[in-house]
Amino acid sequence: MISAVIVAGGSGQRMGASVRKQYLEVLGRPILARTIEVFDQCPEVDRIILVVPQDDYALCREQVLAPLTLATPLDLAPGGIRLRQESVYNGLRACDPQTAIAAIHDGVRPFVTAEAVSRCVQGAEKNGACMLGVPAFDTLKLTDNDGRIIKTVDRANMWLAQTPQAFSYPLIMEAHEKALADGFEGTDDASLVERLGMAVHIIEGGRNNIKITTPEDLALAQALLKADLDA
Ligand SMILES: Nc1ccn([C@@H]2O[C@H](COP(=O)(O)OP(=O)(O)OP(=O)(O)O)[C@@H](O)[C@H]2O)c(=O)n1
Ligand SMILES: C[C@](O)(CO)[C@H](O)COP(=O)(O)O
Repeated sequence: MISAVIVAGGSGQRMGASVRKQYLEVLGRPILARTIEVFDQCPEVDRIILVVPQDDYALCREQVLAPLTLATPLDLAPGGIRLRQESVYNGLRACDPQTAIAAIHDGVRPFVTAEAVSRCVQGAEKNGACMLGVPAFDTLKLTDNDGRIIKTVDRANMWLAQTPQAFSYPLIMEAHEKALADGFEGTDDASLVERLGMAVHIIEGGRNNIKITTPEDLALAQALLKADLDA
């Protein structure tokens, strides 16, 4: 069984909107609905676990899920109070124990393609851990806390991490449980698996697989979708 854990339990502070950014519309449809549809179209995905703040369950059912006709069973799980990591762990614990692979994805990355999700899941089936990303395409600078450049980082083999990040289910459960026990807070799930000494493979997710974080990203998202519709 392959489960997709779509995390949408955040507060969207950097977006600064009156509603949580995952519910904001891009060309008339909620960002989160667009993301869910991609995973629903992915033949490898058997079940979707959608992680949202528990207070949002009714809103999510009404505004996001009701207009969708999904072929994939979907369950809700409660979002983390503070950390994305907590939301992911809640989503993982809601997965069927028979889950073989868990693909963890940001609910605010609606432009991932079903094809890229499939490649990521197949990578995890082959290697135990696989994620999407894009090779660094600008020069990278390491600075001190005052913004003074310490050095230019060789960008060969440097990637910008994206999602989904897909893992053997027992492996990602072990990684989250160890991180919780150690008090380790990672900004993505692969970092929790890396600290177990496990190799994680990263493959091309495409530059359009953006995380909608700030108002600028919302404008970019509308332009990307319009360009796609006009193509
Ligand atoms: N406690 C949290 C924090 C984040 N997320 C989810 O993780 C994804 C990536 O997080 P981010 O873009 O940082 O979203 P927010 O935390 O909502 O944004 P901000 O940091 O600006 O508040 C988003 O789909 C977000 O909803 C989550 O499920 N639970
Ligand atoms: C998981 C992630 O999207 C990979 O780039 C990123 O780390 C999420 O960071 P955020 O600060 O929670 O948006």
